[in-house]
Amino acid sequence: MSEWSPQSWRSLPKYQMAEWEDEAVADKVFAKLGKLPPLVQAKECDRLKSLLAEAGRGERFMVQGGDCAERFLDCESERLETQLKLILQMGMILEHISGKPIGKICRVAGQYGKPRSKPTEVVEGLGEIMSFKGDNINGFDPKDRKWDPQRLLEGYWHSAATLNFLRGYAANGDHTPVQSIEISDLKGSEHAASYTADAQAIAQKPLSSEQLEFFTSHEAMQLDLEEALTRAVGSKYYNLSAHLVWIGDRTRQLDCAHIEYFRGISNPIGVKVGPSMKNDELKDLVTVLNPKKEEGRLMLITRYGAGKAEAMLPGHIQAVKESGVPVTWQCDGVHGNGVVASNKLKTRCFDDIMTEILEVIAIHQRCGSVLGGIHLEVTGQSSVTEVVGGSMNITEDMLLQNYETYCDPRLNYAQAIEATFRVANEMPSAERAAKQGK
Ligand SMILES: O=C[C@H](O)[C@H](O)COP(=O)(O)O
Ligand SMILES: C=C(OP(=O)(O)O)C(=O)O
Ligand SMILES: [Mn+2]
Repeated sequence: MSEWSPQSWRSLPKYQMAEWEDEAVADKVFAKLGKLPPLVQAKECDRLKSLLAEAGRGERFMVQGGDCAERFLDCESERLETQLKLILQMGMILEHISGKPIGKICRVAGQYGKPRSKPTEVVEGLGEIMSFKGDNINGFDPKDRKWDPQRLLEGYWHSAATLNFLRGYAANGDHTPVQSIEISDLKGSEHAASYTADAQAIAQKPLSSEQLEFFTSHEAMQLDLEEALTRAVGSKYYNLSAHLVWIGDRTRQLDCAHIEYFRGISNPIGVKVGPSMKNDELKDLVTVLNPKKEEGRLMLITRYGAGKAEAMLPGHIQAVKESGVPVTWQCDGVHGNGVVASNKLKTRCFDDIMTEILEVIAIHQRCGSVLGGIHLEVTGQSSVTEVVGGSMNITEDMLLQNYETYCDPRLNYAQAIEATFRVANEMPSAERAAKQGK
């Protein structure tokens, strides 16, 4: 394999990346980004790697979640606090019920670039326009779809402000709201009584500093940006714009730019694994991305769709076993379950998300491998109506009430809490089995 450098991806075929019309402006932006201070520390990335290693061995469980596309306009204290509160509470529920320590990874402080199925879309009155690619690349307003490199700097400032606020809140904020898990919207659930009892029990336990610990992540899609935020630390290179970065399902082609960039950074990394992944391809991929067979280095995030895991996952587990490469398996229950509602809005059905996660838990158990975490698109906002179903019983005609997302639909607060309770109660756990005398 040829020598790696933070730029070596440049000579390879690349997918999904924006290109900059005005090269002089782009050059200035990258020169500035290259000098700005890192957003995270290498030691923090190493710590996350050690937590992921534990999750890979079944000693810990990871929850990764947040917006599909973070929006610059949501960078305000109430919203950010609410978002972190939800992810921390998901961790607290999983820990309380399963008895396992939980690691939390937020899709936050940089989740501003989106891969799209189609480069353009047709908008009434405007004709064919560029698709929205995330606040880092263009604006959501149809009149603002030109790719603009200046937005990458805006993305850096928003990431820095977000991270500064969230770190301060976790360290020294008022954590009373974190301890109070709100379940009033889940009254319709047959399990409401047990959710109430669990929420009360959680509220009575003091919060530990580990329960308040979180890590950041985003899809590293726009590689010129990621290169500019890559730094040498000792003899290694880290992408210091987030603790974990992942490769999307649309950019994981072997011998292409994204794999080349990712193979050389020392962060823990994720790769989305969708239904088009071939077993042999996966074997090669894990070998290229984790040649030293380091535990916690590589998280495989499967996202097949409800009812599809049975045909795919056992083969993928077998391929990884044959490679001898340690991985941490995570189930993304959302990205294989997108549907278009009759009013043309993108949505997902709560039951499909649950079905996929429960199928995947069962398959890992049967195949003797370990599911190390879940991955969900969620918002801490209670009033959001983007995903149908759940005990709140959001129906298709309610979607327009508060459909905020700029990209994929997210579980709202109550739906996310309910999904977490359901997963927690299905997780294989020696501690829980012992408590229940099983
Ligand atoms: O978040 C994931 C992708 O960017 C998203 O699912 C793509 O959506 P699209 O099919 O509307 O382009
Ligand atoms: C783009 C995403 O997912 P995937 O690559 O799995 O489609 C995402 O996580 O928002
Ligand atoms: Mn998404």
